Amino acid sequence: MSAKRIPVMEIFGPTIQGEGMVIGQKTMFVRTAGCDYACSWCDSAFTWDGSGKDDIRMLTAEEIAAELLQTGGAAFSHVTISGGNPGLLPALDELIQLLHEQGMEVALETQGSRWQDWFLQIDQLTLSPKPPSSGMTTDWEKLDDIIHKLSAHARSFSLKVVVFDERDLRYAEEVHQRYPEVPFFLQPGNDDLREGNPHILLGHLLKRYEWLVEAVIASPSLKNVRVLPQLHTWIWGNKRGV
Ligand SMILES: C[S@@+](CC[C@H](N)C(=O)[O-])C[C@H]1O[C@@H](n2cnc3c(N)ncnc32)[C@H](O)[C@@H]1O
Ligand SMILES: Nc1nc2[nH]cc(C(=O)O)c2c(=O)[nH]1
Ligand code: SF4
Ligand SMILES: [Mg+2]
Repeated sequence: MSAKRIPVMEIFGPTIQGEGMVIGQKTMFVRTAGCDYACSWCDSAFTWDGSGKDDIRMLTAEEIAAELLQTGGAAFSHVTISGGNPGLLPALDELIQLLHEQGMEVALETQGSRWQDWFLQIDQLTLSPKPPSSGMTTDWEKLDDIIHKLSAHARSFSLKVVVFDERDLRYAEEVHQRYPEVPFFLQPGNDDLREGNPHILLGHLLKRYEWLVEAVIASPSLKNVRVLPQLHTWIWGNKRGV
């Protein structure tokens, strides 16, 4: 293998995947730096807003795999790549191949703004297009193209839309109606990223989850969908690296 380098923000775990199609799965995380979006409510803004720039390391696939083993020991068989937007990084192909050679499953989180050929190697790919409250605009042609390619190759992937308000809910309906065959997840937005006490945050997040469940129940167009919380925030609150 060559020595392509990947901007890594943090490597942590084992923990559980707290969101989406593999919720509850024991996994390690690799969080890459850099994003082509700047969501108003991003819970990982340190990956792109400059506040975490001193923590960014340019690592090879071999170095990342070694650190995963050093951090997680022999106690895992699943790795989730998130960010930032890991979909910006062509060099991830080597990491995905190496992890597969080591017998790992590899999941990935992206907003679906860019295609990479290595998307076809990911075992569980989550596409999370952004609703109006984020301040971002969806490039529907890009998303169409990504979903078309993944479907044509019969890949295991899903859509996950974060919902903060009624307008976001209408957006989620639009996404689901556009791609009715794609497994669809809704997740309430965490609008209190500064609360340091997990118990206080939990009461608030529970209310946000109840609100979203009621809203989905009432929506005639959201039928074959799943509503999930961010489970890790129920345990660890806004703590980083869990
Ligand atoms: C930090 S992002 C990184 C991956 C990729 N950039 C993306 O947005 O899909 C991982 C997931 O966290 C979600 N997320 C970010 N901030 C959030 C918040 N305040 N509340 C709920 N979910 C949030 C994103 O929508 C995305 O599904
Ligand atoms: N436990 C845990 N689950 C997660 N699911 C998605 C995460 C992310 O930030 O991408 C995340 C995270 O940071 N931690
Ligand atoms: S796309 Fe993801 S990482 Fe980028 S700003 Fe939005 S939530 Fe944060
Ligand atoms: Mg997160």
